[in-house]
Amino acid sequence: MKFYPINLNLKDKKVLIVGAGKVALRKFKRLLLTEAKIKIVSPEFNQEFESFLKKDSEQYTFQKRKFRNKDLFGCFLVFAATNNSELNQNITVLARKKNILVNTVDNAEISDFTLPAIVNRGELLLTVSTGSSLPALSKNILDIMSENRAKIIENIEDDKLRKNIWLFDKCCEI
Ligand SMILES: C[C@@]1(CC(=O)O)C2=NC(=C\c3[nH]c(c(CCC(=O)O)c3CC(=O)O)Cc3[nH]c(c(CC(=O)O)c3CCC(=O)O)/C=C3\N/C(=C\2)[C@@H](CCC(=O)O)[C@]3(C)CC(=O)O)/[C@H]1CCC(=O)O
Ligand SMILES: NC(=O)c1ccc[n+]([C@@H]2O[C@H](COP(=O)([O-])OP(=O)(O)OC[C@H]3O[C@@H](n4cnc5c(N)ncnc54)[C@H](O)[C@@H]3O)[C@@H](O)[C@H]2O)c1
Repeated sequence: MKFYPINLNLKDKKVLIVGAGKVALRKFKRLLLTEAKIKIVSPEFNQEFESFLKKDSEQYTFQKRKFRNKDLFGCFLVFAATNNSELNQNITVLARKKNILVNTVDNAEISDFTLPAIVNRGELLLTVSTGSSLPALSKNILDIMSENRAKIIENIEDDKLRKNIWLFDKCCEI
């Protein structure tokens, strides 16, 4: 196992995302589910950020400019999520020197952590990782699991077992 699974409490922790493209947006949306203080630095923002750019929020700030070394100050986590591989690598080296955990979106080998695919219902969290070897497969596995759920349940002949599964669904709705 290359990566150690861990669930982080990000309450009031400073998290920096460098870059605001499609991949950064995905990291951002997942961070919004936590209580992290998020800062995003990027000269260009993907248009899906627009609705967030319009709103004032205590949870996030956006800086429309290039990355500067001092952006790392006080950070607990960093996402190097630009389309410039060399820059992502430089950010990784700088963050590591400051003991900040870093996810390098285009290079799992130098990342301190990777993100799994998730299904989240309340406090229930299902995650799938492939140790970064087949990233697109992680999401696929979860999709197939949920698509197949209905069919699997229909085919369970044991009434008691089927009821227990519905009970599980009820818990997931909380
Ligand atoms: C699960 C998910 C979580 C998330 O990112 O939030 C995630 N990738 C997702 C989507 C996705 N990934 C890719 C595509 C385009 C696919 C296509 O269509 O071709 C799409 C779809 C899209 O982008 O729409 C391709 C890809 N991904 C990575 C590379 C390597 C590189 O760039 O060098 C390449 C390009 C090379 C390749 O294909 O191999 C790298 C990583 N991706 C990881 C996670 C980490 C390992 C996880 C694991 O251990 O399995 C890791 C190491 C980095 C990290 O931790 O970030 C998320 C699903 C979220 C959801 O929607 O639920
Ligand atoms: N981790 C994953 O799941 C995954 C999936 C697909 C692709 N990738 C890789 O992730 C990288 C990013 O992909 P994307 O689709 O988000 O790219 P993108 O082109 O949509 O976005 C790149 C962002 O980086 C920003 N940027 C560029 N220079 C910068 C600088 N000096 N300072 C701050 N921000 C800067 C740009 O303004 C832009 O917002 C690519 O290298 C791609 O290969 C990773």
